[in-house]
Amino acid sequence: MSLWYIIAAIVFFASILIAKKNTRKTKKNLPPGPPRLPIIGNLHQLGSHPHRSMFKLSGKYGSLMSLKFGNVSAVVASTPETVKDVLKTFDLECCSRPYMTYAARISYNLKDLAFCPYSNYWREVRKLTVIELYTAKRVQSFGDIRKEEVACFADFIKQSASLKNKVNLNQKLLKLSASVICRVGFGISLKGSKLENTYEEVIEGIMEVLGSFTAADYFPVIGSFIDRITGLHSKCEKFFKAMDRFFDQSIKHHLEDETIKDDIIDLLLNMERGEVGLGEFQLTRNHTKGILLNVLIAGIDTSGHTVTWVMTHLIKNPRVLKKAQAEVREVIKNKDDIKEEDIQQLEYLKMVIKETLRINPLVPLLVPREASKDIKIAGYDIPKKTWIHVNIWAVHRNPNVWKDPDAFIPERFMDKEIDYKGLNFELLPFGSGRRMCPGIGMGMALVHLTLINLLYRFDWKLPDGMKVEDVDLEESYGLVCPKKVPLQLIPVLTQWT
Ligand code: HEM
Repeated sequence: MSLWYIIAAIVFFASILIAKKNTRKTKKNLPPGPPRLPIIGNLHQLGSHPHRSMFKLSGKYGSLMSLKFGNVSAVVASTPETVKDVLKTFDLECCSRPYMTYAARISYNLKDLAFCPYSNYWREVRKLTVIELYTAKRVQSFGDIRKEEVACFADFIKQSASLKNKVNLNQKLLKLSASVICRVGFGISLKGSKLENTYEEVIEGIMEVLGSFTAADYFPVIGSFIDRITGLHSKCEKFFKAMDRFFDQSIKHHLEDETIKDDIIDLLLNMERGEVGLGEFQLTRNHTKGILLNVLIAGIDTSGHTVTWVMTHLIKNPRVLKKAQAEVREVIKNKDDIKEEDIQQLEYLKMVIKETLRINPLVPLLVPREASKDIKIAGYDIPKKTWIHVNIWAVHRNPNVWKDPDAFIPERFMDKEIDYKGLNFELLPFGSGRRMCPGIGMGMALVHLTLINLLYRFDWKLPDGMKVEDVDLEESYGLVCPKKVPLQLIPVLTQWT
């Protein structure tokens, strides 16, 4: 009997020791973070503009901060140093994407580039689209389309100027981006397409769904029920179906017209037929549509909004507007043919664009990432599967990095080598590393050409009764943050119109 007592005692103490050891093993040194509420964690602290709320919280809890959203553990990087750790030092370990319910639905179950986790498939699609769509040579080859569409847009502005009508720049610039992307990416004209009258609602709607609070991501089982009650689920289905009809239309157009060669859809259809390979993958129609999704939404919802933000800052800062216009008019002189290459000589306009991308980065938290293994950043443990948010908005407003960070001062870039191409961790409107925006060349080509035309050909004034102080800088929030209240300006004819 006494032997049984001894064995029981040994088992008892051994299990205490093992339990202690395991606790030591699992006790992680997580980054500090604000206290959490039961079940929802820190969700109540996100507010309507999560990048701003996270910026405030990081002031208290540090440049690498832990948050909990329902079931999801997240960290937020908010300074150039911690952001560099995530996007450069640990880029490989941090470049996957978490599973996001509605991003998965919209991307035909993650068959796209932007929401697909880091994998062989992602690498193949990135390689393919970079070569076929995003190289400098390709971007240049679309130059005529951009020129035609910008000329058409400038004609509309001219008519409005003759009639002294105000122009809703948010709306018109979005239409310009949509017209260019339809032709460049889909080989069809926006006019007459399935999205002709709905592109604004569909694109903005998809971005809203992607940037919304998604209960399904944070609360397993009950979350999808909550999304059905809030209407998020049906909103997503509605916009997904509209977008899907547009993809069907442009694919049908390609299948019917055999003269269309050498564009991205033609290539993807060849891959579906097995005539060309994509590594080990056999493409299906859903792969084709998933890959096209990013071209549609990332292409349309970015360049136009960037130009709107530039024009907003210019109209609020008459001194800067005057200086930028003087430079553009001096460089272009009386050339009727405005070329994209002219931007090379427009040093001040380049600074104005950088300053706008600093103050209003369109994607303030980038696209969420996920740690693919346990890592240690800045001495803290980041366990596998943690969501990683990169708050570039916080970096761009950091007073230790930028003097007077809330003020619009393009001259701050004078004699500085800082650019937005992913090498300077204090300015990252396109991200950096493996997941950096591949459409930067295509997007900025349109931004430059549009701005040169707007500033060279027209003067701009506010509608009667409106003062410079009345122009607000409020952002709407989704995955991208465009100006919330549309910018309405009156174009004025000039000798250069
Ligand atoms: C001014 C214009 C644009 C801005 C500010 C912008 C910004 C961004 C940002 C911040 C990201 C996320 C990077 C990350 O998660 O680290 C991104 C990703 C992406 N962008 Fe852009 N973008 C612009 C234009 C475009 C255009 C015109 C296209 C295509 C036609 C495009 C296609 C993409 C794609 C496919 C991704 C996902 C890349 C990946 O996850 O591998 N973007 N963009």
